[in-house]
Amino acid sequence: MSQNVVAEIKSRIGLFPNFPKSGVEFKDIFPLFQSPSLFHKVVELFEENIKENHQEVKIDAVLGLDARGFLFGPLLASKLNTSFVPVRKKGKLPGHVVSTSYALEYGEDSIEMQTGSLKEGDNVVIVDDLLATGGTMAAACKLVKQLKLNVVKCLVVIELTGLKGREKLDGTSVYSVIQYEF
Ligand SMILES: O=P(O)(O)OC[C@H]1O[C@H](OP(=O)(O)OP(=O)(O)O)[C@H](O)[C@@H]1O
Ligand SMILES: Nc1ncnc2[nH]cnc12
Repeated sequence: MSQNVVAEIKSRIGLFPNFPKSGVEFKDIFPLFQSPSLFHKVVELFEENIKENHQEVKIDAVLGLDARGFLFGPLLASKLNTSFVPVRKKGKLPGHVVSTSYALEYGEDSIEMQTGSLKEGDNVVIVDDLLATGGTMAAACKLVKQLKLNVVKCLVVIELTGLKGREKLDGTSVYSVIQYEF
């Protein structure tokens, strides 16, 4: 897909200085959903990247991260004809779950995933809207490793390259559609 499409997607991202706190520029993906064709193009770019780089691998599930990863994950799973599994913030999923904690700027949080739908050795991709410090994605990778699953790719719409989130992911392959420094 052309660079023009990527530029068009970028033009739809809202930029809000000093939200939710001073010094942060919030990247708002929701305007993308006002253009159904651009939203579909984002998911098609994810699909294309997987097909081009991991042709030989059967993807057993798309994992989506709470909350904005849920917007892209189910459509990607449908395009790949595979299942969607949510990774949620703690206390939201019933039944047997695995969990892992991760550091926030102040304190820590946990994410959880239901067990049962996936088995050891299954191949998964993890989807979220944005990679910043990489703390959330690294926690998801940790969770996946606890279940002895194989992370084929981390997919995000936006990467804040200056925060070096990739470095937290132990070499796991990352694809981002658009990039900002911060
Ligand atoms: O790379 P990191 O520094 O971990 O930041 C990225 C995470 O932060 C945002 O989620 P947030 O925790 O704000 O939750 P939300 O999607 O529920 O708004 C974003 O959607 C990513 O999941
Ligand atoms: N700058 C940012 N904009 C939107 N979501 C984020 N999550 C972490 N950093 C963010």
